[in-house]
Amino acid sequence: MSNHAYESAAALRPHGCAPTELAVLAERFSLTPAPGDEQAASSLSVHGVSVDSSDTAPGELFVALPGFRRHGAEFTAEAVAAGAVAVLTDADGVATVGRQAPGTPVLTHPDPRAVVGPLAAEVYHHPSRQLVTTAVTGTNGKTTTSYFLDAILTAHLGGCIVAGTVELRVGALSVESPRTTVEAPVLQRMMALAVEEGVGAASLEASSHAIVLHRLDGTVFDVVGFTNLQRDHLDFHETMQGYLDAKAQLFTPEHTRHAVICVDDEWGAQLAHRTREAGLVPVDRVRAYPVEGDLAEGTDWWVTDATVSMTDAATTFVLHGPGGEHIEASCPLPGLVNVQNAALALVMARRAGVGADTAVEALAHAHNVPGRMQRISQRDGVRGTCIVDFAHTPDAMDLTLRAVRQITPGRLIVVFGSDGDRDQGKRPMLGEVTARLADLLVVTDENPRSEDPQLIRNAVLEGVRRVRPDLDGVEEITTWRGDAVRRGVELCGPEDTVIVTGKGHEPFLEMADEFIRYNDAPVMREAVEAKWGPLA
Ligand SMILES: CC(=O)N[C@H]1[C@@H](OP(=O)(O)OP(=O)(O)OC[C@H]2O[C@@H](n3ccc(=O)[nH]c3=O)[C@H](O)[C@@H]2O)O[C@H](CO)[C@@H](O)[C@@H]1O[C@H](C)C(=O)N[C@@H](C)C(=O)N[C@H](CCC(=O)O)C(=O)O
Ligand SMILES: Nc1ncnc2c1ncn2[C@@H]1O[C@H](COP(=O)(O)OP(=O)(O)OP(=O)(O)O)[C@@H](O)[C@H]1O
Repeated sequence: MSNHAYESAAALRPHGCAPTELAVLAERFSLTPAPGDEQAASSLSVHGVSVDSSDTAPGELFVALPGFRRHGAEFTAEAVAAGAVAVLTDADGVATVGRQAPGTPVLTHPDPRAVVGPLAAEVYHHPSRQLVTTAVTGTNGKTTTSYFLDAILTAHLGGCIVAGTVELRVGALSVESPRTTVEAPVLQRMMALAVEEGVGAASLEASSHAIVLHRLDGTVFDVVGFTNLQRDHLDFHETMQGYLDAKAQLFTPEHTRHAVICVDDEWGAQLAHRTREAGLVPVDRVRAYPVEGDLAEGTDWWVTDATVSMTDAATTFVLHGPGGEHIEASCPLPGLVNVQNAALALVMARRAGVGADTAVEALAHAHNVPGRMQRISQRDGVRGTCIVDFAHTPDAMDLTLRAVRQITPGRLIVVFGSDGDRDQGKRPMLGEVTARLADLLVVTDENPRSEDPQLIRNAVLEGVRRVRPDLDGVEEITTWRGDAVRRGVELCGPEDTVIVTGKGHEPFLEMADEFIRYNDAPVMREAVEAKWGPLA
């Protein structure tokens, strides 16, 4: 999928990137021409940068990075065939590059990953300096918050690029994203294209991997935001403290001019404290969740009066800020977690220079975060509420179902399954939590991958049985996920809500090592229209 996605991202290049002399790059980033390549290197210019052979265009510098599994140097022949005119690598890569592409000028640096971000920014002429830029990090809520910011910044400046888990989007062009935060050259190119097309802002998701692997180097954001920190990615960061330390690197002057940090959990409070102590980046602390006692203590912004509306599934709240700022806002997604996302987006927008009225109005209409509490149909007396969501861990399922219960006068119907080739322990846990919180369950496949789908469903049902030994109100669909989504809609009455969880925006179903094109939203939409007639 990675190469496929990079192929689609190929279109996200500026049309007229003025050339940069290699000699200038060599001087600025302390790159050393390989012996014999001094002359060639000093006379060449490049029009772009890439770190992946499948993502290289004519006239570009191919940066052959040492990877976790392979050395990028092994792909030099492919990169040169795609048009690379020079290669930057480390000492370990030089010999391989020489063998793969004799005659192609080579430059070296002891740690090419550490320079590729600033180097790409230089080659694409520092596009971030011409945009209003925001980045959101944290374990949960990055995608949702970044889409709220997209809506707000678009209202403020007429356009915004989006780079995150769901898509890479510049203007009308949107492609599937290979990961949460793309490699630095892809990001710099997208921003250069945005500048060319007059799109004035950028809303990004920043993963901790990206921060550690220097994918964001070369960009100083106007505002970065932190949602929360929960247990995740410990295979990469080893400890929660290591995970926070990785995120903390984004809250430094090298990466941002302003920090907005949710202090609802101990990790956010620690990050805010550290950033304030360092005194290098101004910090706004945001508290979205209710606390006992003095609401303003230890924070700069706080939320009161969060109320969920049954009719339009919106959540209203009041955000209080410095100097008596009082913002009455409405977030189009249910649940307190989305109040956190919305409050963070509002404060980030204020610090990015957006007026409160513009921000509030845009946020209220930011409905369609793909696959995140995405409403396909809305309760209207005839139709029930039909939702696509991404919750795929027991904790997320718990939060999601509690939020949806608040907007459901009738029965709550959940269509769900669990992943193959991933954490097996969570399967019965997902079954158990869903059996506890929902009325009707339709158990189906998610991404079975190389596993037998029946065994995965059995594990989910084992958890369901802990709560409902006789499987009362539980159906199992063994044919195809789309059939389960249709069955969920079939069961849904006007007072009910049906939610399909686990795959969100994902455009593929991974089965028996194949990527089969499949997305829950259009299937649910079709089922809704077949049952209740065309949607507007
Ligand atoms: C741990 C990690 O981040 N690994 C990334 C790393 O892979 P790697 O070091 O193993 O690369 P490799 O396969 O050894 O290849 C070495 C070099 O050869 C290049 N190459 C490789 C193959 C080829 O055909 N041509 C080519 O030029 C690669 O671009 C790379 O530069 O460099 C690759 C190239 O950029 C990334 O694709 C790869 O991300 C992998 C796919 C990945 O799964 N990353 C995850 C962990 C990740 O980054 N996740 C975060 C957070 C997700 C979250 O928050 O949930 C994200 O931002 O998505
Ligand atoms: N602020 C939040 N706190 C806790 N959970 C949240 C929050 N926002 C969203 N969630 C839950 O996490 C799921 C993923 O949300 P979202 O995609 O916005 O987060 P993310 O950080 O981008 O995660 P991912 O990288 O997995 O996409 C949602 O379906 C919801 O269940």
